[in-house]
Amino acid sequence: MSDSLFADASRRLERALKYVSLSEDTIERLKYPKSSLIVSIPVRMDDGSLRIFQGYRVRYDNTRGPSKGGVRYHPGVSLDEVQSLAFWMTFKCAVLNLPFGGAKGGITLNPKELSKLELERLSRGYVDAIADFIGPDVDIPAPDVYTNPMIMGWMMDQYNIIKRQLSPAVVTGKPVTIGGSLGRDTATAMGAFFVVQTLLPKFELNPQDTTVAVQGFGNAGAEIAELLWKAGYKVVAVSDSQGGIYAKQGLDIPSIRGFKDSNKGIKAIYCEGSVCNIIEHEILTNEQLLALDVDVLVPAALENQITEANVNDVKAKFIFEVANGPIDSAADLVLETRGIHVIPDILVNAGGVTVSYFEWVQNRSGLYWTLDEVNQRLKHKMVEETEAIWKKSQELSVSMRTAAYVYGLNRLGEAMNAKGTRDYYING
Ligand SMILES: NC(=O)c1ccc[n+]([C@@H]2O[C@H](COP(=O)([O-])OP(=O)(O)OC[C@H]3O[C@@H](n4cnc5c(N)ncnc54)[C@H](OP(=O)(O)O)[C@@H]3O)[C@@H](O)[C@H]2O)c1
Ligand SMILES: N[C@@H](CCC(=O)O)C(=O)O
Repeated sequence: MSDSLFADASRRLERALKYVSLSEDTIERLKYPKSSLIVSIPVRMDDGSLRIFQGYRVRYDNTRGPSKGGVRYHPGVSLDEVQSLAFWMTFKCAVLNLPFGGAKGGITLNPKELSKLELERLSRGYVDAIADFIGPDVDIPAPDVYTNPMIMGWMMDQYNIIKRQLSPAVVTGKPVTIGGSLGRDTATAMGAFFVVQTLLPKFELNPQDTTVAVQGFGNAGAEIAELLWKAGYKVVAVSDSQGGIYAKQGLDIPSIRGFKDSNKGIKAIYCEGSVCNIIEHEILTNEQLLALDVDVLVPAALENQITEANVNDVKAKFIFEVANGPIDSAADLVLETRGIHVIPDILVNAGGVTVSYFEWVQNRSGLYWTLDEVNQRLKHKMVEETEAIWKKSQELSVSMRTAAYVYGLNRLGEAMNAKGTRDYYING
């Protein structure tokens, strides 16, 4: 892929535009992020030295409500990546009909190299730098790759210290004990599971006859692997950043999670651990996992995993995008031509932000829901929007991705129209 991630992400919009009737003004506004902030974060390291980290927060659009989106800590974080992720958040929130716009944040670093105290100083420093850019009615951060509830707790606390007030709703994905929602930790995977369970029966696929490979074994990947395993799907391969394992007869996901939690990589566990030989298995690279002959492929790690370079190796019949942007736009067209069903990120992984919305609602009302209430509401939303997008894709004879963008575009267009022309910007 020669151009930027954002240019590539925008192509999905262009493909959907011919199926909607939006004004030129609306289309023009949707092509650009509302505002982007680049910050330098000085952090005192444990050895006494000072390191400066680069951080970002992009608010893509706030027409439908305060902007919403996670914060990523990863060496690959750049303005281009954060902007693309904020763009996807805008459409994701519109597709799920949440009263939010889209945003994203990130810091360029490998968090595995920092101590817990260094990470805390970094997270608090990031909030110091973006405090005037966020707020419960303005822009609300949450977890993403290599961030977690502990980091969200620090971020909320730092914001409250700066503003001298208690505002739990400024950040979602917090620990439950300080205002987090029950079910937020499993929400991304649970939402994806409801999408799988709604769509696969339409193709007469039963769990016991369906093989699955999952790339990425973190918050989203490990949980969706376990939910599918529990429902009887044959999860034959899983991987993390170091590589993966494959077993034709299916893997025991809970025991792999147990080993992974003891801080070893999936590959290391299976070739070095004491249970190395309980099942026959093969060690895989991530490239090999993506090319496995399985029914369902679940990319749940990073973007641009399937591109023009490897798209012809893909043999899965269905791809459920739990990660944001795992397929580039050129590969998307090839998959469509080959009849491979791609179920898009802006629908599949929307369970996370949906329960973030529930958390924000609970924080603001002061009334907290049971786990069962959270999951029932999540199921209702995911099934409703999946059915609607499925119907739209059938009506228009387009991919699920284009149908999802059509849905999101219509909701964004309606909201922009309802707010008026905003010509005063032009007239001064
Ligand atoms: N968390 C959410 O609420 C949420 C919601 C919606 C969408 N998402 C999206 O879901 C994806 C995963 O996020 P997450 O929250 O699950 O992150 P996470 O908990 O930090 O887990 C990331 C996983 O991906 C693995 N990984 C990293 N680089 C990889 C590579 N090059 N190849 C294969 N695996 C790799 C990591 O491996 P190691 O364990 O070895 O580090 C880890 O297992 C991201 O695209 C994120 O934007 C997340
Ligand atoms: N980072 C997640 C969750 C965002 C949120 O909960 O605000 C996503 O990509 O959807």
